[in-house]
Amino acid sequence: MSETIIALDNVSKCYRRYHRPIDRLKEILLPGKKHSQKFWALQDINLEVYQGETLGIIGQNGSGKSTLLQIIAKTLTPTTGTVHIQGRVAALLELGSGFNPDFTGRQNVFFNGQILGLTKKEIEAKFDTIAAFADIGDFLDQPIKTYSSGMAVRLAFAVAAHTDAQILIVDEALAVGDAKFQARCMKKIRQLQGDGVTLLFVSHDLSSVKFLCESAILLNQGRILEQGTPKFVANRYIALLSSDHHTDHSSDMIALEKSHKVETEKSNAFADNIPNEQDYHRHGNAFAEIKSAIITNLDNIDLKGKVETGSKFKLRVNIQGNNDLDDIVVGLSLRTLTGVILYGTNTYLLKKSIPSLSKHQSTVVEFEVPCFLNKGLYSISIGVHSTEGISYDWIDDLVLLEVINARLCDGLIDLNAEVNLPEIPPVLSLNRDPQI
Ligand SMILES: Nc1ncnc2c1ncn2[C@@H]1O[C@H](COP(=O)(O)OP(=O)(O)OP(=O)(O)O)[C@@H](O)[C@H]1O
Repeated sequence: MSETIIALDNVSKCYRRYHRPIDRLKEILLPGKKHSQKFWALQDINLEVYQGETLGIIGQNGSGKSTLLQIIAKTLTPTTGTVHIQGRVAALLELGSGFNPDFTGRQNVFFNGQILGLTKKEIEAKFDTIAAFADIGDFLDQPIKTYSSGMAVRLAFAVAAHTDAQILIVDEALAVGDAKFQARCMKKIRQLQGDGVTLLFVSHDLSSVKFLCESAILLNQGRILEQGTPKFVANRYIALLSSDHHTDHSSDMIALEKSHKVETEKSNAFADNIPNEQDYHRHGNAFAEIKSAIITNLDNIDLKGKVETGSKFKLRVNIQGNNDLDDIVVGLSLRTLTGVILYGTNTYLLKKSIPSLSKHQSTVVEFEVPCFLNKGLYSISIGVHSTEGISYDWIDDLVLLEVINARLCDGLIDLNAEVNLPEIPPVLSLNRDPQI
């Protein structure tokens, strides 16, 4: 078993709440008389996190998640209890909270990196990687106060993810970034997990928690209500939300809706052709090359990645030969943004052979796909390889698919179930006539 890297022993946090701002002033000017009420944001938290573990933290608005993370990040002291942290913590708490709004992004990378424990030299060595990850172009030399929240979070995540910290805290931040950036963050998080980084991940997106985390806790009114596998804890959270009729969960719902809206608005800008190489994992010997891939309707009209549930779409892939090839197979892998493969196929499996391709010759392969997906964002990776499986070209997450579903249902797919209320035949009186 790995060693404990975070240990909280009976941690509680009490805030003082004032009805009116004047009460705070009165308390300062006239010490002795209290004009506030105590409010326990966290109570009796006992928690151990192991090195390399990814812990999901779930809970309604106001349940104490941020307070807990701030205590672990040591930006807040608990009222009672003890906290032991081994190693350096890089925390991505409130949006760009570590940034100085008057400094440029570039200056803030140094400023923030140093707060997170790196030397100037170390930041210099990592600067290009951080800038490439954030991918905010010329804004890097503009003051942070001119940034959109999405830009600030890109830069903040880029710095936090490249500080070689042993513990990384990510609090809801990814919901603000666009879908392409979220996918890149997910990949980076997976890489950090592979490197043994301990991760605390707060999200309202339960599928991300289930996908990324090995364990989870459910906070409710400042206490740990449940602890266990992400699936178990997520189910408890759903049960809590639906059982707690008297509580107003509108803000939780608004947060979910908002994050979805941000994703979908930004996704329209997603390029339909080959994006920046640095963003995507691409491999192959380049004997053939994927030149473009777009989503169209059956009349070949570009849908800009937007497809409705229940419709059919075409994925049109343009390939160019860089050698003379007579054994080309083109395939696709449709995934959730967290990387779960939902469907994969190729021209070989679909029993369609692609005519030989000579050097500099192009061809188009169309996959016609009925869309059974539920509303959400998905990615399609595309590959070209030989019948023996030698990769000519493969691009991860080349196409972003935004599915719109007018019907409301749960889950990743919409099976379009129907419901019937059959008439129950009247109960027949039992005929006990022995002749029958
Ligand atoms: N400085 C403060 N003074 C008084 N109360 C506070 C303060 N900070 C937080 N609280 C209260 O403590 C409780 C827990 O807040 P916290 O921000 O930790 O919740 P959260 O689970 O992160 O919520 P959200 O999902 O909305 O971010 C809330 O009721 C909040 O109003």
